Amino acid sequence: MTISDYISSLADNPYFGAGSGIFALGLGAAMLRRGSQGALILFRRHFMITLEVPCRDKSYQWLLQWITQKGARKTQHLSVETSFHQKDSGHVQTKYDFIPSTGTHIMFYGGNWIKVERTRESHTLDLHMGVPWETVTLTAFGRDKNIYFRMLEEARQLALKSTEGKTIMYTADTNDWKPFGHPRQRRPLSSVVLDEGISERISNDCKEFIQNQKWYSERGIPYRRGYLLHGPPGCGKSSYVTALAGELEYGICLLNMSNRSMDDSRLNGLLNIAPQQTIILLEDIDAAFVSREETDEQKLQYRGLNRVTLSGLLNALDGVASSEGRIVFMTTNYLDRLDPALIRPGRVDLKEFIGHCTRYQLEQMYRRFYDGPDLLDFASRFADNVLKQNRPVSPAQIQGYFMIHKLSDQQKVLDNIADLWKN
Ligand SMILES: Nc1ncnc2c1ncn2[C@@H]1O[C@H](COP(=O)(O)OP(=O)(O)OP(=O)(O)O)[C@@H](O)[C@H]1O
Repeated sequence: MTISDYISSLADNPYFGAGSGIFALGLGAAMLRRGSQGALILFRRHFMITLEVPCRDKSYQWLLQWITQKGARKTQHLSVETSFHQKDSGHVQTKYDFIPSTGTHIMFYGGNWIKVERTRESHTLDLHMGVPWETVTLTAFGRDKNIYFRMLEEARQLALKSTEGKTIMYTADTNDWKPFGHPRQRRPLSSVVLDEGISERISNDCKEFIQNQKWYSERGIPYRRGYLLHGPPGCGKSSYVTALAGELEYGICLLNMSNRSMDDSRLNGLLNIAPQQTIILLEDIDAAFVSREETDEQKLQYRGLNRVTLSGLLNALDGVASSEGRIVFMTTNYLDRLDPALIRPGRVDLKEFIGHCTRYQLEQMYRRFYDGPDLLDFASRFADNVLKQNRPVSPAQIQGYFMIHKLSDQQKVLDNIADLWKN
């Protein structure tokens, strides 16, 4: 019996006969489905172009913002990203950014309809960021991949524009740097009033360093420069570095060294991957290690938590280099607590004391804050009155006092100077 005889005998069988029609229909449908799937795959392969952007890629956030602003603006499916921005005055502003939510969106760009699919894999984590793995897939008709180059470039430009004139602050997030809040409005360098000549000394040194890459490479010297600002709290160490970063058009990678979860390898990794064109700011550098002054109770409290060792910090600093030049600022309130090895040239090339207000600073701060015909005279009398008290005063205290008296008569500002030391 041949196979066809066998099949026709099966069809004659009353039990199989009824099912064979359905089977044939099912088979036909399956083949059609297969065929149409194949045709779709062929069509996609030859007439559509797809771009997949994973969340690890630098352009991911730019692209989402760009899609929201330019393309799928009218989409009904948005998700929100809330961020906080703290001003120097301490006022906290909340900002909501809407971006396309997970799902499918359609947008029109460059004469082409584009399908935007944002997917999130709830079971896969991006280990660097600790967030669910996400991908944006763009699908467009045609074979011209330039559409995606143009799109990514526009997204980059848009992102750059939103940070124009602003300083991006990065903080450490596990093993990576993450922008912290929204880019901050640049603070003019002149608004941080240091004693005469200090600001110019530091900023000129930095600028000279940035312009002298060739000098370093010709001599085989690692292209980096270290600065140490030391002095009492509230005298402008952090504010100065932030303002300087703005002046140089650099970002800031901020690490507070009193953070107990930092250890040698994490510190080393972070310093090595700091984004280009940023100043690395290591705050409270003395607090990095187990301090001699720590009470037994504190030592017990921190036991088991990772700590940075002096040799770990020295290694991390020595390893820091970048073709674009690496600038490291360290701050401390206690210079005497630092090991001489940490502040030797090569690790710290310029050391400046940022102290309590001098006459120069008192007058300058007064003149920046108030106005009027007798300003110079008032500024000088204000400085006299403060210095007469023979008590150290920080610029932060002066700033606070001026804020209280921002609308006061200037004579009143001079008469109430004792208030500077209240609280
Ligand atoms: N020299 C200064 N000129 C103008 N404002 C200043 C100056 N110093 C401090 N301030 C103001 O005082 C506040 C605190 O300053 P900042 O945090 O920069 O001080 P700091 O020296 O870094 O203190 P700490 O050692 O506690 O970190 C800021 O709001 C800043 O604007």
